[in-house]
Amino acid sequence: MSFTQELRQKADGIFQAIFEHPFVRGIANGDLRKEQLIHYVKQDHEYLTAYMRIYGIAISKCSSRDEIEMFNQQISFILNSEIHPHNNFCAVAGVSYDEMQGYALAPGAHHYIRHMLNVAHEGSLAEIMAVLLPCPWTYLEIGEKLMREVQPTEAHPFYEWIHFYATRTNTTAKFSERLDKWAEMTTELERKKMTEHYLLSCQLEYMFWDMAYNVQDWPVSMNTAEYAL
Ligand SMILES: Cc1ncc(CO)c(N)n1
Repeated sequence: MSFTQELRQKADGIFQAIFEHPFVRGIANGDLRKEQLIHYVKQDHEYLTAYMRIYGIAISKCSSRDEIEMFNQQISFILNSEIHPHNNFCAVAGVSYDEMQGYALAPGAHHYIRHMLNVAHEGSLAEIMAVLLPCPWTYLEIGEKLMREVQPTEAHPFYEWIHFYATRTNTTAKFSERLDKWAEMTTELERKKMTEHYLLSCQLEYMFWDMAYNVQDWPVSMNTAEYAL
């Protein structure tokens, strides 16, 4: 079994919990509330911006143009393509995407972003790939599962979202291929760290859905427009 297949197996309990999460079930059933969709888009817009910054840090640690090219493609993908699923949620919620941008992070998004940034600053390129991998991987499997289960037609409110992620095979495959090569060459200690980063990102994926579903905010309210945490 390859290193990434082992990671996937270790995280299976978390993947199953994500598939059963009420927000993911809400995408399947098309019955999410407007404020849940809005909260998700606001937080995910900031999350994906942070994700690109982490690609930037990863690029600073690359040793070949091939590696730089892989991250470059991924940055373009976020900028030019991953706006479509956000637009799908905005259309259903009846809001404009432009107005969903620039909000302060809620605790769940804050926690996840800080985890990735910490690994990005302190870890190796392989560790960064491990912390980033649950993002494309969990969404790919959610998309594939909902596609099989719901078989959405264009009349389904989240048809575009489901199609988008069900066909996003490339990122997970490319990242896994690289990571498997690096994992073979590295030490047991490094593989242990990669496993920890990956599993924690899976947990934080679950918590991100929870944050959106519960429209989570800080326990004591403050003017979030003024204080970008
Ligand atoms: C939190 C989160 N995880 C994964 C993805 C998929 O790219 C996303 N857009 N947001």
